[in-house]
Amino acid sequence: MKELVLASHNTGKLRELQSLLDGRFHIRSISEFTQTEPEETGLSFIENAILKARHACVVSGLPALADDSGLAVDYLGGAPGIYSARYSDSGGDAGNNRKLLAELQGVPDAQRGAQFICVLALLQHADDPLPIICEGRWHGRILHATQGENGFGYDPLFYVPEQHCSSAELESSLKNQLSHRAKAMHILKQKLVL
Ligand SMILES: O=c1nc[nH]c2c1ncn2[C@H]1C[C@H](O)[C@@H](COP(=O)(O)OP(=O)(O)OP(=O)(O)O)O1
Ligand SMILES: [Mg+2]
Repeated sequence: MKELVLASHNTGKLRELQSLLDGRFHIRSISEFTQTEPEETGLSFIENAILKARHACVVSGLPALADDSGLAVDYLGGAPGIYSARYSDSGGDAGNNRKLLAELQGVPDAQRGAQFICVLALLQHADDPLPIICEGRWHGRILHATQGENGFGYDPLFYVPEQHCSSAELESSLKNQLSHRAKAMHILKQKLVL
C-alpha cells in the first residue's frame, strides 16, 4: 500500500482526515519525522496547504497531504480566514471562540452567515511541480454561545442549518459526510481515482 504522510499537527483534523481516507493509504504521521511546524507565511489557503505538504515531503522523503482550513465570517469580511488558528492572542480553540463571540456581539442571526473552508494539497515529492489541490466549503452561521462537545476548533459555534444543531453536536460520522473537509476529500478521491 502506498505511504502518505499527513502533514498536520492538529489532532482533531488528523482524526477526520484518517477516517475520510478510510484505509486507502499506509498513513504516516508527520510527528514521526519532526515536531517543528512550518511557518504559515502564505496569503491564501492554497499557498499554506502547499507549504505544509512540501515541508512534510522534505522531512519524510514521502508523498504528503496537508490541509489548510479556516472559518470565513461574512460580517467580518471573511475573517478570521487563513488566520483562524492564530485569531486570539492565546491562539487556542477556547480563546479563538471567545474572541469570535466578542466580535459578533449584538449582531443578529441574519448577519451571522459563515463558511468553513478546506484546501487539501497533495504533493508526490518536495519538488512536485503539479500539486493536487482540492477545496471544500460548508455553509452555516455563528451561534451566540458554544454548543456541543464533539469536533474541534470553531465547531461549538458553527450552526448547521440542515441538521438544526452545531457541528460540535454532530456525530463524527455525520460531520465526515457534510463538512468542508469531507467535500474536499471527495474531490481528491475522484482525482486519484480511488
Ligand atoms: O472542521 C473544523 N471544525 C472546527 N474548526 C475548524 C475546522 N476546520 C478548520 N477549523 C479551524 C481550526 C483552526 O483554528 C483553523 C485551522 O488552522 P490550520 O492552520 O489549517 O490548522 P492547524 O494550525 O490547527 O493545524 P495544521 O496547520 O498543523 O494542520 O480552522
Ligand atoms: Mg496551522
